[in-house]
Amino acid sequence: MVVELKNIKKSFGRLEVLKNISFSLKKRERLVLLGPSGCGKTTLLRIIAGLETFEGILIKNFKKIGYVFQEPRVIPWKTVYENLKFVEDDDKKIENVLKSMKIHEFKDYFPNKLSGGMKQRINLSRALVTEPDLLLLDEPFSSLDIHIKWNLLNDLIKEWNNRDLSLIMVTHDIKEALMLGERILILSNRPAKIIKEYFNVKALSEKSLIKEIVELWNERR
Ligand SMILES: Nc1ncnc2c1ncn2[C@@H]1O[C@H](COP(=O)(O)OP(=O)(O)OP(=O)(O)O)[C@@H](O)[C@H]1O
Repeated sequence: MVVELKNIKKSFGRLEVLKNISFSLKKRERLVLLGPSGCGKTTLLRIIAGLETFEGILIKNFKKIGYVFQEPRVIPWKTVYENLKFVEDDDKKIENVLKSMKIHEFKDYFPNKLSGGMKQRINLSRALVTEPDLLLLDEPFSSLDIHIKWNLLNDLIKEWNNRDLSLIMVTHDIKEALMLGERILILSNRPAKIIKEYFNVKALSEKSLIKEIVELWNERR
């Protein structure tokens, strides 16, 4: 087990955000938490990353976290290469990840010269270059066009194949969840709780899954 949550609860003042969240992540698993906007997904990731207080039990069995934010948090006055150098000194590791994430040819560019998809490639590379064993992804692809999203997710899965990496992505995007997840947990509207679990995601039909999830979110408003 890489991480285990038992009855995690979180409120901001009187606003109840998370209600008894329990799940665990296996080693090398790709888990997606799929929930509607504003249900508490970022809060949950921040709790796992140790950035937020909470009630309940969190068992951490990982060494290093990589965190990819919703918006590309690149440093604008540093080049692509310098953005990675900021977190990792080993040039060989930087070269390798820039190549595998397909931004090597842009390594001397400043981020503002690059598209949103390319900026997210920098973000992902920066998270991966430090060789985390747990990668947390906070809807990093939600604003991207479907073909860019598809290519990026596929490159991420290739990276995952070559690394000792477990990952948790939170998203409200059903397609994105289906592309990346091996297992999907469905969160309710706020306060978020787990209302359904899908194993063996590949065997599911996208259309029926979308219908089922939308019905779940509608009935629990
Ligand atoms: N530090 C904070 N103080 C007060 N309220 C907060 C704080 N952080 C988040 N919230 C509130 O908690 C709720 C859940 O926020 P969170 O960002 O976790 O949801 P989310 O599912 O990630 O949303 P989105 O899909 O829009 O990114 C929101 O109503 C938000 O306004």
